[in-house]
Amino acid sequence: KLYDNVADLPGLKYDFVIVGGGTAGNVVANRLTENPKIAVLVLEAGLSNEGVTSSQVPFLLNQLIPDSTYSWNYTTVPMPGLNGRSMPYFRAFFLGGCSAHNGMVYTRGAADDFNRYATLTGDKGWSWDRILPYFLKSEKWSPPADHHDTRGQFNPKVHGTKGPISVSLNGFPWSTFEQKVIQTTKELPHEFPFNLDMNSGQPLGVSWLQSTIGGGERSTSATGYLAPKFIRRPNLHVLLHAQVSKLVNATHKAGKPAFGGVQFRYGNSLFVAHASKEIILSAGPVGSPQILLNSGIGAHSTLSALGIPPVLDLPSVGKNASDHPSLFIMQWEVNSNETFASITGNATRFAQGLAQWNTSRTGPFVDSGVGTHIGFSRLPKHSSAFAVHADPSPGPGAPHLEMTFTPGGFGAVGANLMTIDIAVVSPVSRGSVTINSNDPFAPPLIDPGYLSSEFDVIALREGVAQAKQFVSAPVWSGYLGAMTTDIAGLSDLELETLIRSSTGSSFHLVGTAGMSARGARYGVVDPDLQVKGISGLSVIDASVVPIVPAAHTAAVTYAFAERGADLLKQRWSC
Ligand SMILES: Cc1cc2nc3c(=O)[nH]c(=O)nc-3n(C[C@H](O)[C@H](O)[C@H](O)COP(=O)(O)OP(=O)(O)OC[C@H]3O[C@@H](n4cnc5c(N)ncnc54)[C@H](O)[C@@H]3O)c2cc1C
Repeated sequence: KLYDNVADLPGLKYDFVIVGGGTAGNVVANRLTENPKIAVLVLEAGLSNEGVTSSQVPFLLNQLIPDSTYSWNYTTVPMPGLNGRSMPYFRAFFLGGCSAHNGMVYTRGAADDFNRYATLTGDKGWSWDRILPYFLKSEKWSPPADHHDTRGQFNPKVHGTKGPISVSLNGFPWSTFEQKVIQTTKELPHEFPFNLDMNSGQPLGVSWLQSTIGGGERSTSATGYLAPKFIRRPNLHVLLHAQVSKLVNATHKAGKPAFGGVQFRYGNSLFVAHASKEIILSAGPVGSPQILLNSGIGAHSTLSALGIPPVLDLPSVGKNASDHPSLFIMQWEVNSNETFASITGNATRFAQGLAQWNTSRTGPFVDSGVGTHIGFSRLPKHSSAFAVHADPSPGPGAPHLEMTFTPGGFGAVGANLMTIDIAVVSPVSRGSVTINSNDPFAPPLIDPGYLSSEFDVIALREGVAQAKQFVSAPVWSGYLGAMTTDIAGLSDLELETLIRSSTGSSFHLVGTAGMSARGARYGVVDPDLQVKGISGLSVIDASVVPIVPAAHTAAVTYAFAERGADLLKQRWSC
């Protein structure tokens, strides 16, 4: 049941308390409550997702993300790698978490990413072959909204059909642009081969975009894992507007520190919820390390300096943050009015598109507007990046770069543009999430650390070269006009300056409560996702992923949460 008011909760004692009703938290809540004997409470700080039109309608993404109502409204610290710039750092503040306000891109990463996690943790359960069933379990492959013939656009063998999260190909055609992207894979097959499905574990090449959309609507952990038939379960309680501050009532269990309760604020009052079996932090890669630190789990020096009584010295908490830097300067005017501007720059067509979505869940509003295809590529073997740092990718089947191809752009409303967004998906830079106050409700310090390694700058420069090469295919001639940022003739140094002044975020933060092998001298959770050295406490969300995969991170978070839920069920025989 969904509760808006703490006074309506029947009690505060449960088997499991889950902190955060986001992407991962709702998966764990759903799976645990399959057993009617298990009582679960989810504490979500944010609002309800019900009736949030800009979350439901995929094409309204650009209105949703900056909407401060549904965001924690964080800002990063100034980052030296970005010439001292800080930037808004979006995290969702409503049920469903970031799955309810992200770009809906559905990518899983490379088999090599997961095989590296298995090696790092000494647990084969995180390897590609063993994690793939969890991707399939969470997924419901769905027809696109326009029911077009999808043969040759994806591989049905690598998709699940019975899970709670709908995934589909775009449901509105941008045919001229789409044909040009596909034609490029024929004209430059060596550099940009066509890949039938980037979600097979072998993502290299150019594939059709897949998104967490079904029947023209965004699919989220709230609409999927908390769908009416699940949220109706009498053993599942979800409380909104409940911001957790810290874990309290420190005790000892089985020779280890443990916590008797979870403190949260509802309105102006503090409450404590109790878990007889386990507390699970699913507050995301910003929220989970913050709660650990507030609770006295982290580097002793940080905690002591703030006057927080240390419970366990675990220096890796909040460290090792990795995220994909993203560059949007590769944008051209185009000789076509078949672009997103035909809708976003025309109030009548915009209103018509929205009306069409409302009446039939068809038309241009059924897609996210992120793009039509995604390409993954490697740096050339002799790239100067490898002189700066050894190859950070997990293996030869994993990319260094991602390009997203979009028949639209940013900037002048109404201008017909195309964009190739470039992201480094094997970044070397690392950042952190920490606190500088003993007020548990004070915002944390977020430092994604973008471009702190020269490797990532060189990789972006290489990405610019690859994007130029992509549009050098004959099919683009006569279509492309001037670039909106003139990069012709820039020296490497000038391009580096431009990159540092214009790189943005992909919001794919992971690693801030990273898993490592049992007994390792670093890391925050063991391979079974229990916090090292603490009894009765797990973290299950994007923060446990130890190194950012070559993927937008929602699908990976779902798969990790599915396995995390199985690990809990095994541990508690429930
Ligand atoms: C703007 C943006 C665009 C993105 N685009 C994509 C994309 O296109 N494709 C993709 O795959 N990935 C994308 N991502 C990344 C992806 O969505 C996230 O990696 C993933 O959803 C993280 O899941 P999570 O469960 O770790 O955290 P979240 O989904 O953020 O869940 C955490 C939940 O905990 C709650 N919470 C936090 N602190 C507390 C507290 N103290 N007390 C109570 N509740 C708390 C939050 O409100 C939230 O609901 C994007 C992310 C963002 C922000």
